[in-house]
Amino acid sequence: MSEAETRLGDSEALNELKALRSSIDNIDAALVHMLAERFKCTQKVGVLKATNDLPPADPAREKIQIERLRQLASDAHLDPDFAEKFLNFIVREVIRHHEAIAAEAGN
Ligand SMILES: O=C(O)C(=O)C[C@]1(C(=O)O)C=C[C@@H](O)C=C1
Repeated sequence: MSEAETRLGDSEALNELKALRSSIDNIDAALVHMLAERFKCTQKVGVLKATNDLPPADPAREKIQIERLRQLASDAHLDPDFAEKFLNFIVREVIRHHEAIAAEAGN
């Protein structure tokens, strides 16, 4: 048991903390599954790009994605800067995968 849980004892606050953590665990699991599905798609895009001699990165597409995600974040009361950083983090990893696929294909 963590220090916080020990200090909260058998209280209403501890029950609420546990319920919230249970929801957080569900959300984290959903995020992992959604990311796995996204990477399945981008893996196919990587193969498509490599076989058609297309560059791994598409900055014009990224610009559209960032604008869209920033608006969605704003509407959902999520920090748009955070949403942009999160997307960039994922896209950088995707580009790394695309580059590896292209190198494997001898491009
Ligand atoms: O749409 C593409 O062209 C992709 O390769 C996918 C993706 C993405 O992860 O969303 C990744 C790299 C590109 O720079 C833009 C978008």
